[in-house]
Amino acid sequence: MINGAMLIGDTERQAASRFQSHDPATGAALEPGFSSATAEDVAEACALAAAAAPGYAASDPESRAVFLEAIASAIEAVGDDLILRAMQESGLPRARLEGERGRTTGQLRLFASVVRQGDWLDATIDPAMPDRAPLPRPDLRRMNLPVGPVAVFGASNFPLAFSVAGGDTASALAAGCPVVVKGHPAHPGTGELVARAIQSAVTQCGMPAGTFSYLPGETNALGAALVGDPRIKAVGFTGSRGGGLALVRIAAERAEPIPVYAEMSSINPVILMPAALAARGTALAEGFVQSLTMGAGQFCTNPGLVIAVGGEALDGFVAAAGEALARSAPATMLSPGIHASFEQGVALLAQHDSVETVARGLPCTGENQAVGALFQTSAAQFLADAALGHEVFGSSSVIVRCADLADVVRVVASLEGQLTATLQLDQADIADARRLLPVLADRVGRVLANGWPTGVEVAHAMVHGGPFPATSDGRTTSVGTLAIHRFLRPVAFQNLPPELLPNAIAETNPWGLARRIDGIREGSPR
Ligand SMILES: NC(=O)c1ccc[n+]([C@@H]2O[C@H](COP(=O)([O-])OP(=O)(O)OC[C@H]3O[C@@H](n4cnc5c(N)ncnc54)[C@H](O)[C@@H]3O)[C@@H](O)[C@H]2O)c1
Ligand SMILES: O=CCCC(=O)C(=O)O
Repeated sequence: MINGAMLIGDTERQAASRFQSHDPATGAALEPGFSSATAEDVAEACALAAAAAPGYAASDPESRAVFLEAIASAIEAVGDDLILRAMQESGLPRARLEGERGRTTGQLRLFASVVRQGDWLDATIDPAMPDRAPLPRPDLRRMNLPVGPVAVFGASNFPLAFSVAGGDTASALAAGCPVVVKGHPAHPGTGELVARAIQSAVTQCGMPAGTFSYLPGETNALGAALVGDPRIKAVGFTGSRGGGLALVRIAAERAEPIPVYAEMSSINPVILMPAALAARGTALAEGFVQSLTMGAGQFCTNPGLVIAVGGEALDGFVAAAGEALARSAPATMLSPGIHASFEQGVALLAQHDSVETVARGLPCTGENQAVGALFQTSAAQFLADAALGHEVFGSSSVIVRCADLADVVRVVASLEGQLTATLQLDQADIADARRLLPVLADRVGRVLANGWPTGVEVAHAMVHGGPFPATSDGRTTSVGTLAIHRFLRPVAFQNLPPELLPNAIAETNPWGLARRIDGIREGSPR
């Protein structure tokens, strides 16, 4: 059931001020109206989260894992209503949203397995050495503890996997942090259905009521009040560079500054190495256009830049990519605002003196539709104007023609931080790629070979992050199990009586963790 309520702890309430979501394919307003949460609602949700924090942090790994699994099951139990509402509010097709639901519930279950396994606690013990000379060593025991309540901003482009129960929420709850979600105003009905599923899992699993709250709303003031609330201890965000930076500023100016993990903008360079380009330029062009136009290009991993040495092989690639793009159907974008900013970005490139339009997709037939756009320019022109490297969110990409490999290296080195870089390479390209790899690794969070950057695997080794402006903190990731560490902090306990030691570092090791004792991991060969 969707009734437009805010869910604050175990209660639900309607606000006087309302907003509506719209079907981006038709522009029609969707019922019902939604509550616009106020500063008072933020304060109440944060107070409840702070009150819940000690109890939730103390939950044992098994109970917390069962809770994460209960959220996954509750989301599945919403059934097709969730998919239908998400389709209406986002314009995304059924198959994509069904896949995204699987990714969301799979992510929650993966974090449940991580919580049970216990490595995230990083339990480390340096036993006392009372007889050490010249000074004895104290008994030192370290473990990770949750940072406290986390604010999560749902993203517009993944209404399930990066929204109310997305990776930020899953990793914060896994770490033992209560979560207050500021829902994305483009999909409040989808958000409410998922929030209700989480709220029911909180009750079912006997977690403290303030473990989760959901605040719908469309004002920046709401987001600012949430990040500014002194009880919030960290923030997870996926969205625009402007929005992410605004939250970073608010967090830094608090009496107690807090970390903001914002994933913001990336153009995901693809480098076509000479041998690969010569051997399979047409196939590469087909794969590239598929990745570029998938989901109307509304992926932070969208390949918005292609870099290669000019010549016949690149000419062939450009022609084939242009033909494939010209056949691509227009696709509904997530919201009028996102569509308008795509149109603006494409117009800037199309009108740029140093940029040539290679192709546009088939013309649009309805509201808010993106028509794919492919451009080309030279390395010299690209290096002369930083605006050519700005993200155009949607299916728009620029091909940069280089004179030689040194030019390719110069272009790569000039780029802002990126989520990904892709190398299309064959065996004969290995020596050149070896030269390029350190430059790429310095700029990005993930280097891929012979694939496409869209479609991020949720896994232990994944990094979905990167230097600024890909994210506000390039030391971590928002996808994959490493994301849990954003919401943990290490605490050392020195010479504590055994009765006071937390289970993770107690002498008896009641949770059976593989701990590091005197530098050696238990169970590993000495
Ligand atoms: N990097 C990505 O993955 C990604 C994903 C989606 C959108 N985008 C970009 O963001 C643009 C707009 O899309 P969007 O609505 O999803 O993102 P957005 O950044 O405008 O909004 C995301 C969330 O942050 C809040 N917010 C934004 N600015 C704020 C501020 N100054 N103070 C407080 N809260 C604020 C919004 O209310 C919303 O809940 C797109 O055109 C695209 O360029 C990027
Ligand atoms: O839009 C940001 C996330 C992209 C992603 O997760 C994917 O490409 O699968």
